[in-house]
Amino acid sequence: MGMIIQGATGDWEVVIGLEIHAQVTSKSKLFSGASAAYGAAPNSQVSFVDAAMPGMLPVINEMAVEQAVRTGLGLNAKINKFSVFDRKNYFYADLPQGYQISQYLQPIVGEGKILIDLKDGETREIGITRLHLEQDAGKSLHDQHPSMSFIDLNRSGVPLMEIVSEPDMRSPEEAAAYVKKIRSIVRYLGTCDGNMEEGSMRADVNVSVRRVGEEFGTRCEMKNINSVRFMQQAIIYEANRQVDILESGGTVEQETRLYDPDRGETRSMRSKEEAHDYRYFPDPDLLPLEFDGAFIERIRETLPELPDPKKARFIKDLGLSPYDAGVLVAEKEVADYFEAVAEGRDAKLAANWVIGELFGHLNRTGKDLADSPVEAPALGDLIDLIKDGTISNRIAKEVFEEMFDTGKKAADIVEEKGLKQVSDTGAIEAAIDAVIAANPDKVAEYRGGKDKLFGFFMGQVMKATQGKANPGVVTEILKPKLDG
Ligand SMILES: Nc1ncnc2c1ncn2[C@@H]1O[C@H](COP(=O)(O)OP(=O)(O)OP(=O)(O)O)[C@@H](O)[C@H]1O
Ligand SMILES: [Mg+2]
Ligand SMILES: [Mg+2]
Repeated sequence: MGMIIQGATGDWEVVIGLEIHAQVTSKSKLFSGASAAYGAAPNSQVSFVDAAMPGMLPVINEMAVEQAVRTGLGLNAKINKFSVFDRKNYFYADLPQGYQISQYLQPIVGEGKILIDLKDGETREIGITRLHLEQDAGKSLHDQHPSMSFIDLNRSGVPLMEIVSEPDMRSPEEAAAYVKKIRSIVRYLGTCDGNMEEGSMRADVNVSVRRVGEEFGTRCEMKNINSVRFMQQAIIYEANRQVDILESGGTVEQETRLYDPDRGETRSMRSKEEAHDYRYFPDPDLLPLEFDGAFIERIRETLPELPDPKKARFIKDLGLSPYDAGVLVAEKEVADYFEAVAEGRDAKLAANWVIGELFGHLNRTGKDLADSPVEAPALGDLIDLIKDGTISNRIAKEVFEEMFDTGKKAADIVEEKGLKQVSDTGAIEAAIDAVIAANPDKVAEYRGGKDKLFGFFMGQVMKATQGKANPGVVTEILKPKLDG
């Protein structure tokens, strides 16, 4: 569903296109051997190339090229067998070369498409315009000293993939679903860690508004947003700002704006008039990239099963609902965990336990799946105990709680606490007789037609047996006794 803003003069539709900068998983930089690791002391990972010393020449990192091709394949995109590195020229203190090496007219990856996951398991296709490789700039630090700015060049030259979408999204939710899907895909591929807090994935968000069905309006771009929540807030603020301008007869100027999460508003950074003329031209220090089909096929063969085909398989082969399947495939680790639990078992039951109990406990304790005290085989064992009638579903929840807190095995907990389900008809019949004898009034009411009281008797029997009676057996014996 698109986001519609109602103005005094009619409805406005929101149009969004995203440029995502994803840091390539790589030990070294795009054109030098310096480390690309996050978090090192300022300027400790800077080669002469990254510092743009005169005469230093860039050498392409082949691994980063392969990662870009791999990502392109994961985005169902066309891989360009011939692509060119260009210089994007601008001046800034954290850009020692005076230009960024990027790709412009001939990027490494062309058009593609991905599916985004919306509410209730619905999906929608979003077009990918291109993916190109480029180097990151350094970082300016303005908050370290009252009158000086510092430069950290550790990021200078770090390999980035810029993934540009078509202006296909129509609401903040769709934009959020798109970012999550891109993150999911690059994580499956292992080409970017998708960590937005550490800045290894950032989004430039382009927003415009239009009358439904009319031409696109003028876009404004908000740069470097590093959280999905902030991005959604920025889109809502910016779309409303544009509607206000248009409703009062003004025109939206194409410009770059900055989103300030503290104030919840966007501010102008530079307008189109002041926009950079980057004077792109092919970098004479670098040869064009040229691949043959075999190179691309070799990479294609190593791709893992990606979230969408996996989701389709979970729905078709395992009988999961689209919603459950979507939740389980979003992270590869979760999908792997679920498959280990479901292997040879009732897949729907396994899905319920992973999504319900396991996720619930992980959320409540702020843990990741990787630190889960209950591993997949242990959860599988618990499910087996339910299936073979050793414990009821209700008792299983108690057992799971204990497994999660102590890391003990399900069978040991059941043994220690004497939680085995009682299916012994003699013991159950004795409990039922006691309950009937203790409640003559209720029995009379039930026999007088108050069917709903059956639940009351069930509850009493379960209580008398500490929840251990097999509910099926209880029903079987209780029913004829009550009916008299
Ligand atoms: N009318 C529009 N409304 C919303 N988004 C739009 C509109 N027109 C284009 N876009 C989006 O704007 C983005 C343009 O990105 P692109 O990288 O092609 O150019 P750029 O922003 O001019 O360049 P730079 O990389 O220097 O920021 C795309 O994601 C595209 O979908
Ligand atoms: Mg761009
Ligand atoms: Mg842009």
